[in-house]
Amino acid sequence: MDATAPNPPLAPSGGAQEIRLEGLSKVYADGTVGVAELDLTFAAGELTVLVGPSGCGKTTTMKMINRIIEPTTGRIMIGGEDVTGVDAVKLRRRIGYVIQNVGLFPHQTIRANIGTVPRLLGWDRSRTRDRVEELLALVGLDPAVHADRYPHQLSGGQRQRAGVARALAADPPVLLMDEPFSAVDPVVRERLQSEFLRLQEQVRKTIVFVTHDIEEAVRLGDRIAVMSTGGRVEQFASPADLLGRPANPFVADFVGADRGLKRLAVTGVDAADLEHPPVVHVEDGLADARSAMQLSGARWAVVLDDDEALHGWLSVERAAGAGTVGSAARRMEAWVPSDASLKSAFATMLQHEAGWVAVLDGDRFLGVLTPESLHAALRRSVEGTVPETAGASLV
Ligand SMILES: Nc1ncnc2c1ncn2[C@@H]1O[C@H](COP(=O)(O)OP(=O)(O)OP(=O)(O)O)[C@@H](O)[C@H]1O
Repeated sequence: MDATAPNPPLAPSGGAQEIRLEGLSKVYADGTVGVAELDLTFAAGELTVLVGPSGCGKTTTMKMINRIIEPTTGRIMIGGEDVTGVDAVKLRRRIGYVIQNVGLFPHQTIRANIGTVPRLLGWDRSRTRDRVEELLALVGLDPAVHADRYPHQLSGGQRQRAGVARALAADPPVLLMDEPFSAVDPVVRERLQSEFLRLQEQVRKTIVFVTHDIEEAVRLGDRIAVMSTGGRVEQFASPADLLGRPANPFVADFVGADRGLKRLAVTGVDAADLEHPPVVHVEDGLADARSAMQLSGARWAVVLDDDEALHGWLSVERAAGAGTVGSAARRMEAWVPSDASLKSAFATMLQHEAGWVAVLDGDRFLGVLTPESLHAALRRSVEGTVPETAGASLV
């Protein structure tokens, strides 16, 4: 190995690069068609998930990208460069790879594991050392505690984090992840997924992520490709589109009968969906609050404090008599930020056993969501594409 070779051209600045598969096929020696004539583009800086039933060709597709499996026909373009014929070993140093059970070298420390590719690329010791410590911190491991341990001295979740750190070590433009979180229990998995989403916000790699778990796909993916036998792409869409507008019965069946519920998680609160009950202030007199409610025919009003922050609510019943709104209002802390998902709005409503939830932009009150407006919001997100009569089956 030539440690003095310059860094390959694919990873000039570690920025993300588009991956394009053109007519990519794999026919195995026994004649099995793993993938047939696949055309697919993974946008730079996006996380694309490949999902589909067992044996549909997800892993074959992914392993053709780093040429662990050599394609039978077709081309692989990374950042506009045809990499179908380049040296596969060198190519792999420019592509991060995370697999189930991590694949860390058991007899090497975590530090040595993470430093593998930088060493192969000829980085000097201090640069590698700095990079390893930076990455450990990035994935939530304490370098002082974990760097010099061996893989068996870490928990499953910690090993998985170390695997992600190793894949990111040389700042590759592309990251391939094959069921990376499926070996850990569901609680740890969810935490790793959240951490990984945060990490991707920072590093913005082009990621191809294989899973058989549609929940995971919806949670992590910017785009999702649902595949069927032979690597056929049945639909390639954002999570919201996939759940809201399955292209055919195969996709509808794969995403599940509860796709309406799943859509709650991927549909954001929209200002147009908010309801606007009367708004009164803690300092106002109850008489004024009564007339505000009467005027709009409402049974309750939102109560804000002097700074326009949410204070609570006031029912018509409690608004009787004299005094200030503040003396009769009930406190209410069910609120979500304006960039929340409908799922978190719904969860907040349930958690507070409330019939509504306030939507705030910073401290500013924007309006409320009720079960009715939430339902309408879900329907509106697929409006125009679903027959009127099918609407009832959406949630
Ligand atoms: N080395 C091989 N020789 C022959 N056939 C193979 C080989 N590897 C995979 N296949 C076949 O190719 C098809 C696609 O396999 P692949 O592993 O890509 O599927 P997958 O979607 O990743 O499945 P899973 O979700 O079960 O991991 C399957 O029919 C599989 O049996």
